[in-house]
Amino acid sequence: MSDTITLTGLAISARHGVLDFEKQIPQPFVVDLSLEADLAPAGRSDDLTASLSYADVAARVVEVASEEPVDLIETLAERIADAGLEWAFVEAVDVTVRKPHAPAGVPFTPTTGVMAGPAVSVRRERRRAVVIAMGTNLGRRVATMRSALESLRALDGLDVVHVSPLVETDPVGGVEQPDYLNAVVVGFTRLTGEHLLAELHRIEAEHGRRRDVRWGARTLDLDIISLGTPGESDEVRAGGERDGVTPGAAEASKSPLALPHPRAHERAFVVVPWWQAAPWMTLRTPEGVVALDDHVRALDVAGVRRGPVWDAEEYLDLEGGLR
Ligand SMILES: Nc1ncnc2c1ncn2[C@@H]1O[C@H](COP(=O)(O)OP(=O)(O)OP(=O)(O)O)[C@@H](O)[C@H]1O
Ligand SMILES: Nc1nc2c(c(=O)[nH]1)N=C(CO)CN2
Repeated sequence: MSDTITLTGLAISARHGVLDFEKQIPQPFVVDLSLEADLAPAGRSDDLTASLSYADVAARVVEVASEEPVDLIETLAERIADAGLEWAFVEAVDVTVRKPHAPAGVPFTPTTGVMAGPAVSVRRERRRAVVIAMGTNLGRRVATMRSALESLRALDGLDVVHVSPLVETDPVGGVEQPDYLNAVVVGFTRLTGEHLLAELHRIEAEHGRRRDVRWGARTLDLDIISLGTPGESDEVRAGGERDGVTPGAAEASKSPLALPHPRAHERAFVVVPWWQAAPWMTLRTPEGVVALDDHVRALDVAGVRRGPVWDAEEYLDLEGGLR
Protein backbone atom coordinates (compact mmCIF):
# COMPACT_ATOMS: atom_id res chain seq x y z
CA MET A 1 0.00 0.00 0.00
CA SER A 2 1.41 3.35 -1.06
CA ASP A 3 1.37 6.61 0.85
CA THR A 4 -1.75 8.72 0.51
CA ILE A 5 -2.92 12.31 0.72
CA THR A 6 -6.54 12.16 1.83
CA LEU A 7 -9.22 14.85 1.91
CA THR A 8 -12.35 13.73 3.73
CA GLY A 9 -15.74 15.41 3.71
CA LEU A 10 -15.09 18.11 1.12
CA ALA A 11 -18.39 20.00 1.07
CA ILE A 12 -19.35 21.33 -2.36
CA SER A 13 -22.47 22.97 -3.69
CA ALA A 14 -23.14 21.97 -7.32
CA ARG A 15 -25.83 21.23 -9.91
CA HIS A 16 -25.56 17.57 -10.88
CA GLY A 17 -28.45 15.14 -11.22
CA VAL A 18 -30.79 13.43 -13.64
CA LEU A 19 -33.82 15.58 -12.73
CA ASP A 20 -34.19 18.96 -14.43
CA PHE A 21 -34.45 20.97 -11.23
CA GLU A 22 -31.18 19.49 -9.95
CA LYS A 23 -29.40 21.23 -12.82
CA GLN A 24 -31.00 24.55 -11.82
CA ILE A 25 -30.74 24.58 -8.05
CA PRO A 26 -27.42 23.74 -6.38
CA GLN A 27 -27.41 21.05 -3.71
CA PRO A 28 -24.67 19.71 -1.45
CA PHE A 29 -22.22 17.05 -2.58
CA VAL A 30 -19.63 15.62 -0.22
CA VAL A 31 -16.39 14.25 -1.67
CA ASP A 32 -13.78 12.00 -0.07
CA LEU A 33 -10.59 11.85 -2.07
CA SER A 34 -7.45 9.84 -1.54
CA LEU A 35 -4.40 10.34 -3.78
CA GLU A 36 -1.71 7.65 -3.75
CA ALA A 37 1.84 8.87 -4.25
CA ASP A 38 5.32 8.34 -2.87
CA LEU A 39 5.48 10.86 -0.01
CA ALA A 40 8.90 9.78 1.29
CA PRO A 41 10.87 12.48 -0.61
CA ALA A 42 8.60 15.22 0.79
CA GLY A 43 8.63 13.70 4.27
CA ARG A 44 12.42 13.60 4.29
CA SER A 45 12.98 17.05 2.80
CA ASP A 46 10.05 18.93 4.39
CA ASP A 47 9.67 20.56 0.97
CA LEU A 48 6.18 21.16 -0.41
CA THR A 49 7.49 21.15 -3.99
CA ALA A 50 8.22 17.43 -3.50
CA SER A 51 4.51 16.88 -2.76
CA LEU A 52 1.12 18.35 -3.56
CA SER A 53 -0.66 20.98 -1.49
CA TYR A 54 -3.97 19.68 -0.15
CA ALA A 55 -5.30 23.23 -0.74
CA ASP A 56 -4.56 22.84 -4.47
CA VAL A 57 -6.26 19.45 -4.44
CA ALA A 58 -9.36 20.87 -2.75
CA ALA A 59 -9.48 23.78 -5.19
CA ARG A 60 -9.22 21.43 -8.17
CA VAL A 61 -12.09 19.24 -6.88
CA VAL A 62 -14.30 22.32 -6.46
CA GLU A 63 -13.34 23.44 -9.97
CA VAL A 64 -14.23 20.07 -11.50
CA ALA A 65 -17.52 19.90 -9.59
CA SER A 66 -18.40 23.39 -10.85
CA GLU A 67 -17.98 22.50 -14.51
CA GLU A 68 -21.06 21.84 -16.63
CA PRO A 69 -23.66 19.74 -14.80
CA VAL A 70 -23.79 15.99 -15.37
CA ASP A 71 -26.51 13.48 -14.62
CA LEU A 72 -24.65 10.94 -12.53
CA ILE A 73 -22.51 11.05 -9.43
CA GLU A 74 -20.57 8.28 -11.18
CA THR A 75 -19.57 10.81 -13.86
CA LEU A 76 -18.59 13.38 -11.27
CA ALA A 77 -16.46 10.78 -9.46
CA GLU A 78 -14.81 9.79 -12.74
CA ARG A 79 -13.98 13.40 -13.57
CA ILE A 80 -12.50 14.01 -10.15
CA ALA A 81 -10.40 10.84 -10.48
CA ASP A 82 -9.17 11.95 -13.92
CA ALA A 83 -8.25 15.36 -12.51
CA GLY A 84 -6.27 13.69 -9.72
CA LEU A 85 -4.25 11.66 -12.22
CA GLU A 86 -3.32 14.86 -14.09
CA TRP A 87 -0.70 15.41 -11.39
CA ALA A 88 2.25 13.35 -12.67
CA PHE A 89 3.18 12.57 -9.07
CA VAL A 90 -0.16 10.82 -8.36
CA GLU A 91 -0.23 7.06 -8.94
CA ALA A 92 -3.85 6.23 -8.07
CA VAL A 93 -6.99 8.02 -6.94
CA ASP A 94 -9.88 6.81 -4.76
CA VAL A 95 -12.96 9.02 -4.88
CA THR A 96 -16.27 8.81 -3.05
CA VAL A 97 -19.02 11.23 -4.02
CA ARG A 98 -22.02 11.52 -1.67
CA LYS A 99 -25.26 13.29 -2.33
CA PRO A 100 -26.89 13.69 1.08
CA HIS A 101 -30.03 15.47 -0.20
CA ALA A 102 -30.54 13.29 -3.27
CA PRO A 103 -34.18 13.31 -4.44
CA ALA A 104 -34.83 9.58 -4.13
CA GLY A 105 -38.50 9.78 -3.16
CA VAL A 106 -37.65 8.37 0.25
CA PRO A 107 -36.00 10.36 3.03
CA PHE A 108 -32.48 9.38 4.11
CA THR A 109 -32.05 9.30 7.87
CA PRO A 110 -28.61 10.16 9.20
CA THR A 111 -27.15 7.31 11.27
CA THR A 112 -24.56 8.04 13.92
CA GLY A 113 -21.20 8.51 12.29
CA VAL A 114 -22.49 7.78 8.80
CA MET A 115 -23.60 10.37 6.29
CA ALA A 116 -27.07 9.74 4.89
CA GLY A 117 -27.80 9.50 1.17
CA PRO A 118 -26.40 7.67 -1.83
CA ALA A 119 -22.72 7.53 -2.64
CA VAL A 120 -20.47 6.08 -5.32
CA SER A 121 -16.82 5.15 -4.95
CA VAL A 122 -14.32 4.65 -7.75
CA ARG A 123 -10.63 3.85 -7.89
CA ARG A 124 -8.55 4.79 -10.91
CA GLU A 125 -4.89 3.88 -11.32
CA ARG A 126 -2.25 5.15 -13.65
CA ARG A 127 -1.04 2.28 -15.84
CA ARG A 128 2.02 2.52 -18.04
CA ALA A 129 4.06 -0.09 -19.82
CA VAL A 130 7.45 -0.56 -18.20
CA VAL A 131 10.64 -2.37 -19.19
CA ILE A 132 13.16 -3.30 -16.50
CA ALA A 133 16.61 -4.79 -17.19
CA MET A 134 18.27 -7.10 -14.67
CA GLY A 135 21.93 -8.02 -14.45
CA THR A 136 24.35 -9.80 -12.12
CA ASN A 137 27.97 -10.93 -12.33
CA LEU A 138 28.91 -11.66 -8.72
CA GLY A 139 27.94 -14.43 -6.30
CA ARG A 140 25.25 -17.04 -6.97
CA ARG A 141 23.98 -15.45 -10.12
CA VAL A 142 20.97 -17.66 -10.93
CA ALA A 143 19.75 -17.58 -7.32
CA THR A 144 20.10 -13.81 -7.30
CA MET A 145 18.15 -13.42 -10.52
CA ARG A 146 15.37 -15.69 -9.28
CA SER A 147 15.14 -13.88 -5.99
CA ALA A 148 15.18 -10.46 -7.68
CA LEU A 149 12.40 -11.59 -10.01
CA GLU A 150 10.35 -12.67 -6.99
CA SER A 151 10.92 -9.24 -5.43
CA LEU A 152 9.74 -7.54 -8.63
CA ARG A 153 6.65 -9.74 -8.78
CA ALA A 154 5.90 -8.89 -5.15
CA LEU A 155 6.27 -5.15 -5.70
CA ASP A 156 2.97 -3.38 -5.11
CA GLY A 157 2.19 -1.23 -8.15
CA LEU A 158 4.13 -3.35 -10.65
CA ASP A 159 2.50 -6.13 -12.72
CA VAL A 160 5.13 -8.33 -14.32
CA VAL A 161 3.67 -9.72 -17.54
CA HIS A 162 6.60 -11.06 -19.60
CA VAL A 163 9.99 -12.33 -18.48
CA SER A 164 12.86 -13.11 -20.83
CA PRO A 165 15.09 -16.16 -20.63
CA LEU A 166 18.44 -15.66 -18.91
CA VAL A 167 21.26 -14.69 -21.24
CA GLU A 168 24.94 -14.89 -20.41
CA THR A 169 26.86 -11.87 -21.67
CA ASP A 170 30.39 -10.55 -22.02
CA PRO A 171 30.95 -7.59 -19.71
CA VAL A 172 30.58 -4.25 -21.47
CA GLY A 173 32.18 -1.03 -20.27
CA GLY A 174 35.90 -1.65 -20.16
CA VAL A 175 36.25 -2.78 -16.53
CA GLU A 176 37.83 -6.26 -16.08
CA GLN A 177 35.08 -8.39 -14.49
CA PRO A 178 33.23 -11.74 -14.74
CA ASP A 179 30.52 -12.51 -17.32
CA TYR A 180 26.99 -11.35 -16.58
CA LEU A 181 23.63 -12.98 -16.47
CA ASN A 182 21.05 -10.58 -17.89
CA ALA A 183 17.28 -10.66 -18.32
CA VAL A 184 14.46 -8.24 -19.01
CA VAL A 185 10.98 -8.05 -17.52
CA VAL A 186 8.09 -6.25 -19.17
CA GLY A 187 4.89 -5.23 -17.47
CA PHE A 188 2.70 -2.41 -16.31
CA THR A 189 3.06 -0.03 -13.42
CA ARG A 190 1.17 2.75 -11.72
CA LEU A 191 4.35 3.98 -10.02
CA THR A 192 6.20 7.10 -11.11
CA GLY A 193 9.71 6.58 -12.48
CA GLU A 194 11.26 8.06 -9.34
CA HIS A 195 9.19 5.83 -7.07
CA LEU A 196 9.93 2.72 -9.11
CA LEU A 197 13.65 3.57 -9.14
CA ALA A 198 13.61 3.92 -5.33
CA GLU A 199 11.99 0.47 -5.07
CA LEU A 200 14.57 -1.00 -7.50
CA HIS A 201 17.38 0.46 -5.37
CA ARG A 202 15.81 -1.16 -2.29
CA ILE A 203 15.71 -4.55 -4.07
CA GLU A 204 19.32 -4.09 -5.25
CA ALA A 205 20.40 -3.29 -1.68
CA GLU A 206 18.53 -6.34 -0.34
CA HIS A 207 20.65 -8.39 -2.74
CA GLY A 208 23.92 -7.03 -1.45
CA ARG A 209 24.44 -4.34 -4.10
CA ARG A 210 27.23 -1.90 -3.35
CA ARG A 211 27.84 1.17 -5.47
CA ASP A 212 31.56 1.69 -5.93
CA VAL A 213 32.99 1.25 -9.43
CA ARG A 214 30.80 2.59 -12.20
CA TRP A 215 30.21 -0.14 -14.76
CA GLY A 216 32.01 -2.48 -12.37
CA ALA A 217 30.97 -5.91 -11.08
CA ARG A 218 27.72 -6.08 -9.12
CA THR A 219 25.52 -8.65 -7.36
CA LEU A 220 22.43 -7.06 -8.85
CA ASP A 221 21.67 -4.21 -11.22
CA LEU A 222 18.10 -3.16 -11.97
CA ASP A 223 17.59 -0.43 -14.57
CA ILE A 224 14.41 1.14 -15.86
CA ILE A 225 14.73 0.97 -19.63
CA SER A 226 11.50 2.66 -20.62
CA LEU A 227 8.30 3.88 -19.01
CA GLY A 228 5.16 4.46 -21.07
CA THR A 229 4.82 3.68 -24.77
CA PRO A 230 7.40 5.38 -27.00
CA GLY A 231 5.76 8.09 -29.08
CA GLU A 232 2.50 7.97 -27.09
CA SER A 233 1.29 10.62 -24.64
CA ASP A 234 2.12 8.46 -21.63
CA GLU A 235 5.79 8.08 -22.59
CA VAL A 236 8.06 9.37 -19.82
CA ARG A 237 11.11 11.25 -21.06
CA ALA A 238 13.40 12.58 -18.39
CA GLY A 239 16.91 13.91 -18.48
CA GLY A 240 19.57 12.44 -16.24
CA GLU A 241 22.18 14.64 -14.64
CA ARG A 242 25.03 12.20 -15.21
CA ASP A 243 27.28 12.76 -18.25
CA GLY A 244 25.13 15.73 -19.18
CA VAL A 245 23.14 13.15 -21.14
CA THR A 246 19.70 14.51 -21.84
CA PRO A 247 17.88 11.98 -24.00
CA GLY A 248 15.35 14.44 -25.37
CA ALA A 249 14.11 15.55 -21.99
CA ALA A 250 10.79 17.32 -22.35
CA GLU A 251 11.46 19.39 -19.27
CA ALA A 252 14.34 20.06 -16.96
CA SER A 253 14.09 17.59 -14.12
CA LYS A 254 15.53 17.68 -10.63
CA SER A 255 15.51 13.92 -10.54
CA PRO A 256 18.60 11.90 -11.50
CA LEU A 257 16.37 9.59 -13.50
CA ALA A 258 17.11 9.29 -17.21
CA LEU A 259 14.32 7.89 -19.39
CA PRO A 260 14.38 6.15 -21.69
CA HIS A 261 17.64 4.69 -20.41
CA PRO A 262 20.20 6.60 -22.53
CA ARG A 263 22.44 3.59 -23.26
CA ALA A 264 19.92 0.72 -23.44
CA HIS A 265 19.40 0.84 -27.21
CA GLU A 266 23.09 0.16 -27.88
CA ARG A 267 23.40 -2.67 -25.34
CA ALA A 268 22.81 -6.12 -26.79
CA PHE A 269 22.62 -7.47 -23.20
CA VAL A 270 19.42 -5.42 -22.81
CA VAL A 271 17.96 -5.45 -26.32
CA VAL A 272 18.28 -9.22 -26.96
CA PRO A 273 16.45 -10.41 -23.81
CA TRP A 274 13.93 -7.58 -24.18
CA TRP A 275 13.19 -8.81 -27.71
CA GLN A 276 12.94 -12.38 -26.40
CA ALA A 277 10.39 -11.25 -23.80
CA ALA A 278 8.26 -8.95 -25.98
CA PRO A 279 9.39 -8.78 -29.63
CA TRP A 280 6.39 -6.65 -30.71
CA MET A 281 7.44 -3.64 -28.63
CA THR A 282 9.05 -0.40 -29.80
CA LEU A 283 11.93 1.59 -28.37
CA ARG A 284 13.12 5.15 -28.60
CA THR A 285 16.62 5.59 -30.01
CA PRO A 286 18.42 8.83 -30.89
CA GLU A 287 17.05 8.26 -34.43
CA GLY A 288 13.46 8.09 -33.17
CA VAL A 289 10.98 5.35 -32.28
CA VAL A 290 11.84 2.02 -33.92
CA ALA A 291 10.51 -1.53 -33.80
CA LEU A 292 12.48 -3.69 -31.38
CA ASP A 293 12.29 -6.49 -33.93
CA ASP A 294 14.14 -4.33 -36.50
CA HIS A 295 16.54 -2.83 -34.00
CA VAL A 296 17.78 -6.18 -32.66
CA ARG A 297 18.72 -7.31 -36.16
CA ALA A 298 21.04 -4.34 -36.66
CA LEU A 299 22.88 -4.87 -33.36
CA ASP A 300 26.12 -6.77 -32.75
CA VAL A 301 24.91 -9.62 -30.55
CA ALA A 302 28.17 -11.63 -30.50
CA GLY A 303 28.62 -11.16 -26.74
CA VAL A 304 25.19 -12.58 -25.87
CA ARG A 305 24.70 -16.32 -25.30
CA ARG A 306 21.89 -18.52 -24.09
CA GLY A 307 22.07 -18.59 -20.29
CA PRO A 308 21.04 -21.19 -17.73
CA VAL A 309 17.37 -22.11 -17.41
CA TRP A 310 15.62 -20.32 -14.59
CA ASP A 311 12.24 -20.64 -12.97
CA ALA A 312 10.67 -17.88 -15.00
CA GLU A 313 9.22 -20.17 -17.69
CA GLU A 314 5.73 -19.87 -16.28
CA TYR A 315 5.83 -16.14 -16.99
CA LEU A 316 7.43 -16.49 -20.39
CA ASP A 317 5.45 -15.47 -23.38
CA LEU A 318 5.66 -18.46 -25.68
CA GLU A 319 6.09 -16.50 -28.90
CA GLY A 320 8.89 -14.45 -27.41
CA GLY A 321 10.54 -17.31 -25.55
CA LEU A 322 13.80 -19.02 -26.28
CA ARG A 323 14.45 -19.71 -29.92
N1 LIG B 1 16.61 4.70 -16.11
C1 LIG B 1 17.37 4.47 -15.06
N2 LIG B 1 17.43 3.24 -14.50
C2 LIG B 1 18.23 3.03 -13.43
N3 LIG B 1 18.99 3.95 -12.83
C3 LIG B 1 18.98 5.19 -13.35
C4 LIG B 1 18.17 5.49 -14.48
N4 LIG B 1 18.36 6.79 -14.78
C5 LIG B 1 19.21 7.26 -13.88
N5 LIG B 1 19.59 6.32 -13.01
C6 LIG B 1 20.53 6.57 -11.93
O1 LIG B 1 21.77 6.03 -12.28
C7 LIG B 1 22.46 5.78 -11.09
C8 LIG B 1 23.61 4.81 -11.34
O2 LIG B 1 23.05 3.59 -11.67
P1 LIG B 1 23.96 2.32 -11.70
O3 LIG B 1 24.93 2.33 -10.56
O4 LIG B 1 23.05 1.14 -11.85
O5 LIG B 1 24.78 2.63 -13.03
P2 LIG B 1 25.47 1.59 -13.91
O6 LIG B 1 24.58 0.40 -13.96
O7 LIG B 1 26.89 1.39 -13.43
O8 LIG B 1 25.54 2.27 -15.32
P3 LIG B 1 24.40 2.39 -16.38
O9 LIG B 1 23.49 3.50 -15.91
O10 LIG B 1 25.17 2.74 -17.61
O11 LIG B 1 23.68 1.08 -16.49
C9 LIG B 1 21.44 5.27 -10.16
O12 LIG B 1 21.72 5.63 -8.85
C10 LIG B 1 20.16 5.92 -10.63
O13 LIG B 1 19.77 6.93 -9.73
N1 LIG C 1 27.25 -7.74 -20.23
C1 LIG C 1 26.94 -6.76 -19.39
N2 LIG C 1 27.79 -5.73 -19.25
C2 LIG C 1 27.47 -4.74 -18.40
C3 LIG C 1 26.29 -4.75 -17.68
C4 LIG C 1 25.43 -5.86 -17.84
O1 LIG C 1 24.33 -5.92 -17.20
N3 LIG C 1 25.78 -6.84 -18.69
N4 LIG C 1 25.96 -3.73 -16.87
C5 LIG C 1 26.76 -2.69 -16.78
C6 LIG C 1 26.33 -1.52 -15.98
O2 LIG C 1 25.02 -1.49 -15.79
C7 LIG C 1 28.05 -2.61 -17.41
N5 LIG C 1 28.31 -3.69 -18.29
